[in-house]
Amino acid sequence: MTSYETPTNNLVGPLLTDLYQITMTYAHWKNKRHEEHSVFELFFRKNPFKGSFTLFCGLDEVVKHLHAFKFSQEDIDYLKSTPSLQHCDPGFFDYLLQLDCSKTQIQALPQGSLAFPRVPLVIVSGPLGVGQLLETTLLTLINYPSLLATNAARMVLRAHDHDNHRPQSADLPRQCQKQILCAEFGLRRAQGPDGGFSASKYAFVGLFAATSNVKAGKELGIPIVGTHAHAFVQSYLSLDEVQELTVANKNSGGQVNLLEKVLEYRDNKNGANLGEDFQKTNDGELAAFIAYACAFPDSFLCLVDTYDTVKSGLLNFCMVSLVLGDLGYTPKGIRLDSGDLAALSMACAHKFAELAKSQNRPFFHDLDIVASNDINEKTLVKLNQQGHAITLYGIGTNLVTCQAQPALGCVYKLVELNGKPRLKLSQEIAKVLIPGRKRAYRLFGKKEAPLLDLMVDADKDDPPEAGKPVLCRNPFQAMDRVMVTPSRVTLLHGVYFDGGKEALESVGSLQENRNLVKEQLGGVAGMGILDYEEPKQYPVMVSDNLYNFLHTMWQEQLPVPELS
Ligand SMILES: Nc1ncnc2c1ncn2[C@@H]1O[C@H](COP(=O)(O)OP(=O)(O)OP(=O)(O)O)[C@@H](O)[C@H]1O
Ligand SMILES: O=P(O)(O)OC[C@H]1O[C@H](OP(=O)(O)OP(=O)(O)O)[C@H](O)[C@@H]1O
Ligand SMILES: O=C(O)c1cccnc1
Ligand SMILES: [Mg+2]
Repeated sequence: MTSYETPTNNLVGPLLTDLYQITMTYAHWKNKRHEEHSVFELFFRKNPFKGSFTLFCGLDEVVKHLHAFKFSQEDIDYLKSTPSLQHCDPGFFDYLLQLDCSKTQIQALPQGSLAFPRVPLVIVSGPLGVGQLLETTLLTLINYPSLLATNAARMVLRAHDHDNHRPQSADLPRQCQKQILCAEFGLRRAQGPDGGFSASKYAFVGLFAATSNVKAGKELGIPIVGTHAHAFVQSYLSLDEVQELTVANKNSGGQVNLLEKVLEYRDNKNGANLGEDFQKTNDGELAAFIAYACAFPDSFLCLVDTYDTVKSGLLNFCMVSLVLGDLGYTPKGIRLDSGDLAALSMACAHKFAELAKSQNRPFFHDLDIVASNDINEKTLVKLNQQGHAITLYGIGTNLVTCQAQPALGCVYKLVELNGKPRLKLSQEIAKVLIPGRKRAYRLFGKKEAPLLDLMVDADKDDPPEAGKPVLCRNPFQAMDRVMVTPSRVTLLHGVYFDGGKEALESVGSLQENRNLVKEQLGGVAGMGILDYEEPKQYPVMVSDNLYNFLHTMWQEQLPVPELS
């Protein structure tokens, strides 16, 4: 027998749900409907962040939940004791106790897929009793991961937009030309440990390069990165505190007193001629950098904004870096955590370019400039407009809390029972449900770019085929229709859980999910869908059959108002 992983968070189980799922399931059981065959769809109605795309995530934990789904005797004892359920027939609790997902199937988009409104992310088929019980748990396992991965990818896209704004100038510092990376720094600001860990995980799928979360590194294999905090700088007050510190000379092997070498630069005893500014920097900060260099001579990166970025931090960093360079080490860079990040990053990069030249130290060209401090998508756009030399963003609060839109509104709706489609009407057109069991396809055009997603009736429609024209309709607007002859067609959903038996598809590794994100975002690049300002909407359409079916059912079920 294959053993499956259990959910990452051990709060996940059949009780991690809303009471009304259990009361509805009791009513179904009581009325002998719990075994009827149901189909539920989980989807969202509107892309988050005023955007035109969403990345689907959370499927890995959904599959684990279905494999592990089982009420314990303690769960049942608790349910029996609650005022809402204590009157229930004892047979119901026997039913719950033996319940599992052996008759349930999950079809879904692959994790990391580009997803659009109304196309189901997940389709749950099987006994009504179980299908209903899964609603809230599946929503909580999908809403935040998908929102977070989308937020992450949007930030990475904005960071990369810098390529389009880069000024064309021959003497531009080398940092301005580097590929920009994003690292997730949000654990301390996240909504608790689960929010923090999930953010690290799904930000990686959403193209963040690394995380500062060590647990996520260990458990998930995500690259971990880190600099140091202000506290480290604050902990030193004077150069006396680092008088004895030595570092091995990488070339000769002998120990070298760092402070002595640094002072040779500062006081111009070695003829480097750095300038008077270097003599006026903060001593405590210089001591801290020397101490940090002793600990990390091979990966020396300093937070430079504790006192004054340009007048102190930058210069202190440069002096220690020059010494490390003399000893055979390659310093790594600086972090900016306040002030005007565009202007400061440029000032630092220009200083690096100047020293690379005047001191003949090419490593200055390759130093990283890390920027953090409340960065969000809008800040990234503004930084691009101004021009900057940041090579790595550390993003916490706005990424993990999804401050720009704190929830994705995925819903879970019954679309079919016992082979009969179910409809839900609403005054609000956006809330009208497209009834029945459907199949969804992505139709590609001549240039291999996706044209639209098409939902068809699973029973009545033939699948669309490459080279064959198909009528595609806006489900709610009669006049909005197009004839499409796709160059390629892909079926969007695969079977990821089949009653606990070996399913057809596996969710794959986070790296594979991330590769899919890269591939799918690359596939729509240049179509306007990923734009920040007024992004182009991607069409989601239905077959003629499905359109007619929706509107016939609509007319049958909605009473005609009387005019008197
Ligand atoms: N050049 C820039 N253009 C637009 N926004 C920027 C720029 N530089 C920084 N920001 C953003 O502006 C906000 C304010 O930065 P600032 O350093 O003034 O914040 P602060 O809260 O006063 O600093 P501190 O963190 O030291 O308290 C931050 O969210 C930062 O990301
Ligand atoms: O700004 P975020 O996107 O959330 O990124 C994470 C922040 O966490 C650290 O701040 P810290 O806890 O030291 O507080 P402070 O810098 O705001 O004073 C770090 O210096 C970043 O500023
Ligand atoms: O390593 C860092 O610089 C870091 C990590 C978490 C939060 N802020 C900064
Ligand atoms: Mg900070």
